[in-house]
This record gives sequence, C-alpha cells and structure tokens, in this order.
Amino acid sequence: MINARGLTKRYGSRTAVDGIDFTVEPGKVTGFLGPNGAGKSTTMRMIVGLDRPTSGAVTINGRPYREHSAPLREVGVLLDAKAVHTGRSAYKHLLAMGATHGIRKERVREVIGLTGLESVAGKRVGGFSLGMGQRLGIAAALLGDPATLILDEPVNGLDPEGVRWVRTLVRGLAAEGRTVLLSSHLMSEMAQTADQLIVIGRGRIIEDAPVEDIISRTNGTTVRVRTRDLDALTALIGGDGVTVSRQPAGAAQITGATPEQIGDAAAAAGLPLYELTALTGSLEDAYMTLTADAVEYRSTSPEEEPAR
Ligand SMILES: Nc1ncnc2c1ncn2[C@@H]1O[C@H](COP(=O)(O)OP(=O)(O)OP(=O)(O)O)[C@@H](O)[C@H]1O
Repeated sequence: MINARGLTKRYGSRTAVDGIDFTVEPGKVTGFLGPNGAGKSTTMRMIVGLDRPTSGAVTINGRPYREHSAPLREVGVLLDAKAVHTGRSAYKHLLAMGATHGIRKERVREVIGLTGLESVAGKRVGGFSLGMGQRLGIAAALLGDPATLILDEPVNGLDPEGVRWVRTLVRGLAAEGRTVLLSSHLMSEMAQTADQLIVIGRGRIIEDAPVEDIISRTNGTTVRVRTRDLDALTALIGGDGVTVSRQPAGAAQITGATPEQIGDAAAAAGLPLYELTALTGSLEDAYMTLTADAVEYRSTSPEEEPAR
C-alpha cells in the first residue's frame, strides 16, 4: 500500500506536485496518468526517496522508502530504464544489484527467465535495444520479489508481444495481492491493464476512481438498441432528457436512459429487443476531456493557428 498525504514538491517558484493525497491499494493495478509535465515522475521519485518532498509525506507499507531496511525486497522500481549504462552483462548487473540484499544466483536466473532475457543475459547492457533495456529494468524491479511495484512507462519501446507480456505480468502480480502503480501515455493499453486510475494535471489530482467509473462518468453512456418497433420503444422510454437518434436497420442510439431502464421497459411491454449495448466511449476520450485544462504543451491544428 502506498499512501501520500499533502505531498508537495516545488522547484524554485515552480510547483511540480501540489499537495496531493492518494492511496494505492494492494491487489489492483493502479494507473497513473497525466499530460507531460503533470508531475507523475516527480511523484514516483518522491515515493522511492529519490526526491525529497517540500512538504507532506508518502509511505510504502506504513514507512517512507528510506526507512525500509531492505528496499529491493519491499518495492520494485522501474523509473528510467535508459539510466543503466554499463559494460556489465545483464546477468552480472542483476547479480551485483541482488548482492546488496543477499539475493542469490537462482533468483537472478529466475527473473532473467521471467523477462525473456535468457538469450542476451551474457551480453553487455550498454548495447541493449530500448525494448531489452525495458525488460532488464523490469527484471531488476522483480529481483527482490517485492510486494509493491512502481513502474514508470514500462511498455515504452516494447513491441506488441512485449506490451502484451507486461500487461499479463502486471495483472498477474496484482492478482497475487501485490500493489502495482504504473504510468503510461498509451490510453488503450492503460484501459486494458489498470483497475484504478489516478489522473494528475498541473501537480493536482483530477480523478482517482475505477477505470470504468471514470470512462462512464466522463463520457456519459449512449445505448445502442435494435428492435422491430422503434416508435413503440420511443414511446415507452421517451421523456425529459432522453434522446433517440435513429440509425439504419431498426437500430437507434439512445442517451439519457440506462440499458436497465430500456430493457425493463421493453420487457414489461412485451417488445423484443434484438440488441442492447452500452457504448461508453474510450479511455482516451475521457482522458482528453479530463485533462483539457491541464495540458501545457498543446499542438494546434491548422485551422486553430493564428492568422499571420
Ligand atoms: N529537477 C527539476 N528541476 C526543475 N523542475 C523540474 C525538475 N524535475 C521536474 N521539474 C518540473 O516539474 C514538473 C513536473 O515534471 P514531471 O517530470 O514530474 O512530469 P511528468 O508528469 O512525469 O511528465 P512526462 O509525462 O513528460 O514524463 C514539470 O514542469 C517539470 O519541468
């Protein structure tokens, strides 16, 4: 469990993280989202003691990171996979890391296997591709078999097979009861991987809720229906705030009524429905709406460009 209270970081006059409170719970994948410069990395760095909060505090399983006597066994961290520039082999690099915590060769071999690095384990890390570097970073995070994992952009640079592998891995780690905090700019990936989302913008929390709640609350729900008598259905459910927009082949999209209300009304009237689908839009749609005011570096489309 990660717990932040009033967590604040200022760099000179710039407030990178502005008094945030949040809890990351075990047994779930929690996604950490926000535009560039929102404060995600700064927050993650404070969680693992690489940056000192200006005020407030953050603990992992009740203690600040630095107060854990064997941090690798408590928290696995992937912050900047590119940071490993070494002439050592992947195997030796992991062995050296593990040595500080009494982690043995067997475990090093295990994480090499788990991350698919067997064929390159004897090669110099300095020559690794971005994807191999990410896998090595994840192997290092898993080394101490920690109960908490903090992974900043773990799928960055991975091919589709690698992206799917990370998804399965982190879901499996959460299912084992671990605490997983994960950042990514890939919304479709986040939608498939995370249970809970914390969305941050300009150093403040914009949302902290289950993924499905954020999507349905932000986008609203449209219900697609198909029936043989759309007029009858419209008469049954029509009313204040309900709109029915007709589509070909007896289909319609309805806003302002839930699938339950539509299904119950149709069933009570004996009107068969051939389709009843809740369309909630994508996480990307919700994210764009939520962070519209928090984006610092926005590209303008040609029609928005000021006239010269
Ligand atoms: N060492 C530093 N010195 C001064 N300002 C910093 C420092 N580190 C971060 N900042 C500033 O703090 C703010 C938050 O940065 P941070 O890297 O935490 O954002 P982020 O959400 O991780 O962004 P990205 O998605 O681009 O990685 C930014 O405005 C950044 O310029």
